[in-house]
Amino acid sequence: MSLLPEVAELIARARTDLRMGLPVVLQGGGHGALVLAAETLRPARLRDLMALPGQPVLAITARRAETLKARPYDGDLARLPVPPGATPEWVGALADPADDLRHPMKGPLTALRDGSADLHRIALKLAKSARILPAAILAELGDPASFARDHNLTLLPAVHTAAQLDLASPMNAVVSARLPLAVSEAGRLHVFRPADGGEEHYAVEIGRPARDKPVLARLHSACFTGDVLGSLKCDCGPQLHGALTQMGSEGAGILLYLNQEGRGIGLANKMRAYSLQDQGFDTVEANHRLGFEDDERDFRLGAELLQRLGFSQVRLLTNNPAKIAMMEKEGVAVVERVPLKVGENPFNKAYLATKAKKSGHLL
Ligand SMILES: Nc1nc2c(ncn2[C@@H]2O[C@H](COP(=O)(O)OP(=O)(O)OP(=O)(O)O)[C@@H](O)[C@H]2O)c(=O)[nH]1
Ligand SMILES: [Zn+2]
Repeated sequence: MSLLPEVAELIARARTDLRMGLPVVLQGGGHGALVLAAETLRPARLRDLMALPGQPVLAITARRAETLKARPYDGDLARLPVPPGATPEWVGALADPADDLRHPMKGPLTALRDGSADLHRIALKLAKSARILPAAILAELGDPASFARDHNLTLLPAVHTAAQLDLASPMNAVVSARLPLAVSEAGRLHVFRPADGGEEHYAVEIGRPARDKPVLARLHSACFTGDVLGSLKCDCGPQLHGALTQMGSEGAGILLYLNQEGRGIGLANKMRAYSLQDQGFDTVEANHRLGFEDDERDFRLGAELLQRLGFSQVRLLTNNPAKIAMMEKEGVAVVERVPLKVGENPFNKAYLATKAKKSGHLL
């Protein structure tokens, strides 16, 4: 029946629910769980969740568990029992590292060893894709389908949801129009909308690059602070304008503007990371303390957009070897790496050095 939502559509709904503090229900084989995001937890909802039979569990990523000195027995995550009488502040302090230095002693925290972590893993992936803190409370449900129906909540089939979350979403070309730019009057902007309801991405085409030859290309990840505000904490603004300028002077190029703000963690989380950087942590450590990997971006997206636009060979403007590797893996030949060393200043010197040292960026 085509009028029923598909799994990708249910996930899009669930992202919105979690961002707003509404629970969602996961249905596994013979069991299920009510899921509430830690970041958007409201006192009344925590109280009602605590009144359900069984002890709820706070799921955090292994990265966050490391900071909290909790054992991630499940490998990539840890499940912490929520003690009776736990408050939203208790949950917040475990999910959000903002006050870690002021209140370092949150434990001892004993993680669960027994039982399955499958639903918890899905809950954390959902939270990441909703661009909120990767931490969620789960309460077991005997009959998840009835619970979801009775409470008018989004019901997600666990196995299909897990599989869907790992897929790169198909992209729909929405529109393209002429856009004269300072770097070239022959500019054109293409808008792509992912079928999974995620953020739109853009391609800026300069001139009419031949589709059967290597094109000068840049995969630029959105950086509101650098691109728009001229932040000195990173090199994004100068890289964006440097790439466009080079394309303008060569007369041809393609710049993908990917809405993967903050290396895929979203602007709010990036600002949390900045606040940790002010406490002395570097860009990688800050991501880890928040519970994220160094880089949460999916570069399959860039390859897919290039192919959709008809390109299969690029001269890639980048210093990031991971971008090159992903292009090659996804079938876009990188015939040349074109270095993009611009915009170093006293405020971003340490940031760029950390990327070179810890993330393998080329100097
Ligand atoms: N999480 C996090 N993201 C950051 C930080 N500083 C900048 N970013 C984000 O990092 C991304 C920069 O991406 P790119 O310009 O593609 O840089 P890159 O991966 O270093 O690769 P190249 O520039 O191609 O060498 C943007 O999404 C920024 O918002 C930070 O301290 N923490
Ligand atoms: Zn930036």
